[in-house]
Amino acid sequence: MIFGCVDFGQSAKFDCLVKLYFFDFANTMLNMINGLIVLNFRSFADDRGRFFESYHKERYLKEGILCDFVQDNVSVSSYGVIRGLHFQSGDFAQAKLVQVLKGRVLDVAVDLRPDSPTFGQHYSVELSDENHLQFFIPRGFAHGFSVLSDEALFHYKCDNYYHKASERGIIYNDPALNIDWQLPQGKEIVSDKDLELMSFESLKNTMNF
Ligand SMILES: Cc1cn([C@H]2C[C@H](O)[C@@H](COP(=O)(O)OP(=O)(O)O[C@H]3O[C@@H](C)C(=O)[C@@H](O)[C@H]3O)O2)c(=O)[nH]c1=O
Repeated sequence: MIFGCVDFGQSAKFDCLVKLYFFDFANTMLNMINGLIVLNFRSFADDRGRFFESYHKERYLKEGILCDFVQDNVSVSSYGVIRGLHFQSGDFAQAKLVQVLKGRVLDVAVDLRPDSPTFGQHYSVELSDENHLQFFIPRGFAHGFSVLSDEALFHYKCDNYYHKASERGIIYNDPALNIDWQLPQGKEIVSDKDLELMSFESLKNTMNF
């Protein structure tokens, strides 16, 4: 349930009209970055299990998520896995609507919009099959998550197709970003590809967003 809109903003560069919401979860109200939306929606439980609508175009458009989603992805990961921090550059930039279908993750978005007052800052939110939160990340952000449960089934919608040549990223443990992935040291499982991602400082110098 969405409690109320407190701010509107429009990013010409990334052409997503965005809103900032108050929720009944205290942590989602802190340090929120303009453009990010955490959606808390209704789940119906009965003897058989649970039901929820995971996407409803008309309603999401009304809430300011003006994206035409063209690709859905699913990843399965075990405890300790960190995927990220990823984004696609230029014309292949992607907005993402992410959620956890099974398990628990810490989801992180880093603001890479050069003109943003929160450029270089990140926002983290726990997404799980218990809280049913969805997280909308507009174009212009790097995205990643860490897996806090034994296994996580992660689902996301993208408003632009995967384009290998446009893949970019920042190393997950970048000292300037200083992200707390909420994993004990040494438990992180990171792909070889992600271990080679550049630092935030190098990315800023390339300006290759
Ligand atoms: C992302 C993606 C990957 N692939 C392929 C490429 C590769 O062989 C295999 C695994 O790809 P990756 O290692 O890049 O998967 P992964 O590390 O899960 O990448 C994802 O991470 C999260 C954090 C994001 O935000 C996503 O946008 C995406 O970058 O799947 C596709 O075919 N389509 C896609 O859209």
